[in-house]
Amino acid sequence: MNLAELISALPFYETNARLDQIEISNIVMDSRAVKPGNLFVCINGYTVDGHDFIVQAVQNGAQAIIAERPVEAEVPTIVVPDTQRALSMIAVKFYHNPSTKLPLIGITGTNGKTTVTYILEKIFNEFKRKTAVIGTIQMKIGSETYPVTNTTPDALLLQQSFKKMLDKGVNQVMMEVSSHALVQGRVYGCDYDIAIFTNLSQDHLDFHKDLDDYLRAKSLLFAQLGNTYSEENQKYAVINQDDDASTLLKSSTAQHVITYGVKHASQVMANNITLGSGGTTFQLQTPIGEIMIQSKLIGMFNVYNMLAASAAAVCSNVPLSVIQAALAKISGVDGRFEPVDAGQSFAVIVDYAHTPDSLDNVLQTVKEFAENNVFVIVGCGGDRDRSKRPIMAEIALKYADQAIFTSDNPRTENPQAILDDMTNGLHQDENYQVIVDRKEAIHVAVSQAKAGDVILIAGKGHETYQQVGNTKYDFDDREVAKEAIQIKEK
Ligand SMILES: CC(=O)N[C@H]1[C@@H](OP(=O)(O)OP(=O)(O)OC[C@H]2O[C@@H](n3ccc(=O)[nH]c3=O)[C@H](O)[C@@H]2O)O[C@H](CO)[C@@H](O)[C@@H]1O[C@H](C)C(=O)N[C@@H](C)C(=O)N[C@H](CCC(=O)O)C(=O)O
Ligand SMILES: Nc1ncnc2c1ncn2[C@@H]1O[C@H](COP(=O)(O)OP(=O)(O)OP(=O)(O)O)[C@@H](O)[C@H]1O
Ligand SMILES: N[C@H](CCC[C@H](N)C(=O)O)C(=O)O
Ligand SMILES: [Mg+2]
Repeated sequence: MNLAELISALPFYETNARLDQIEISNIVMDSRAVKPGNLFVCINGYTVDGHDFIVQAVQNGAQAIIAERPVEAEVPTIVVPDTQRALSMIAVKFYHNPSTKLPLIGITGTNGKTTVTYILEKIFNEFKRKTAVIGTIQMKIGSETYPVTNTTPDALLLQQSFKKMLDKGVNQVMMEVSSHALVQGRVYGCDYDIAIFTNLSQDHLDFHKDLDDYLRAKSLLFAQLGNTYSEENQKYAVINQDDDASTLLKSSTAQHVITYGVKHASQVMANNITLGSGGTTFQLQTPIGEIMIQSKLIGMFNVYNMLAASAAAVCSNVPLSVIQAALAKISGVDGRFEPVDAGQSFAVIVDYAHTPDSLDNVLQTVKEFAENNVFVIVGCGGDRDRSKRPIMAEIALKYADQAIFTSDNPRTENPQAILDDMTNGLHQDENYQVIVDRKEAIHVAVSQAKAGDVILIAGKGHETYQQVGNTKYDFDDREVAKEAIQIKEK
């Protein structure tokens, strides 16, 4: 694309060159990935400053540079007040504003985002749409999958992915929108048709100043939802009425609000709920009618996830019979309350609970169905919110008969120091052990379990690695648990 045309997306900038003579082959924000003819955008990040890599970008063939301050370079430079914002705007322009041509649902909230995207995928597949999903586990376009670094990609990758989805005939997209992405402007310029809020509880207090600051970040998704009214293209905010944050989020948008809930009167509700160890049933009440739901998804938290997805589906004109058929078919989401069955007489469940609220929810569910003792194996991530560590340990002890505290991606922290943060406030006589090595922790629990017990292995879910320092080692809770069961059963 011609650089002058591309830059017309930005009203005010300073430059030292004529831009209409320059053709840009691609936009890049990483100097190491620059190819001849690219436009390099300098982002001042949390670790390093992209402005320090201009020489490398030019050596690799950068044709022009966008920076936040006057810089020395052998190629034309363009100075803008905020490169992160400019990046989103030019990415939207470069890929021809693809999200305006795609029905797009964004999901934010502390817990349940991944689960809701997968429930929606099932519903829209049942509705014969070609779907794409962007989130924590992977990016999925139809049946093709792509690995991801972040739950919500940066603006460049995101706009490029939307374009690819359009080219592949996708006509429904569901994506997780993390609070980090909202603060960093990764989703600026995304034309969401529906924004869903799942819930708010403590997490990421390493990144956000406090819970109010975290909520303000979440509210940006609703504040950014469609700025004009259009009767052909209505926008909806789908909000959990049972969560205290609902008041602020509802007032953050000028668009239609659809509420869902169980406790407070809402437009989409679950009535006559029965929660079983093999599944869940409830009467789904919506503005377009009622229908009985039967699902293999387990736990009250999954009733909320199903309500969020059903409300969004109703806003997308999906008939209730289609929602019913799809919810009946979902067997579960990778690494979310996933049973490990190697023929043993006790249950092993792998789950991605890594926040106080999710651990509380999942343990409450396990406790309700356990015939015998409950074991929990849990740790807390390194280089992440330290204040959640003692709270998660307390929650583990509140429900479990036997807790084993262990490592979960210690990253650059000392694993023992993370475990000390978890256990320092606990009384000595409580039923817990500290086993730093996660594999050993799983083997110990499996070796001690008796018939009818349940072992919950929390925190890593679908992850297939353990990150120690900056290295990711192969590690899969499900594989390790299977191995331990096989040794025990020999
Ligand atoms: C704290 C944080 O959010 N960091 C994100 C941020 O990285 P950063 O600011 O550290 O980047 P940086 O390394 O300082 O680099 C700054 C700039 O210099 C460039 N650079 C860098 C090196 C070089 O040699 N040349 C060069 O040009 C980089 O490409 C970049 O443009 O921008 C990167 C690109 O968008 C993200 O991948 C990265 O996410 C990291 C990997 C991360 O762990 N983020 C987590 C906290 C996160 O975002 N999590 C949420 C989910 C949370 C949840 O809900 O559970 C998510 O959406 O993933
Ligand atoms: N609606 C919910 N409310 C509370 N806890 C939930 C809910 N849904 C799922 N959980 C719990 O949270 C864990 C993570 O769920 P999920 O991956 O769907 O959330 P997420 O919001 O995508 O998380 P992340 O921010 O890490 O991407 C699950 O394994 C389960 O224990
Ligand atoms: N998106 C979350 C995932 C946490 C998963 C848990 N296993 C951990 O490493 O803390 C994060 O990066 O904070
Ligand atoms: Mg997720």
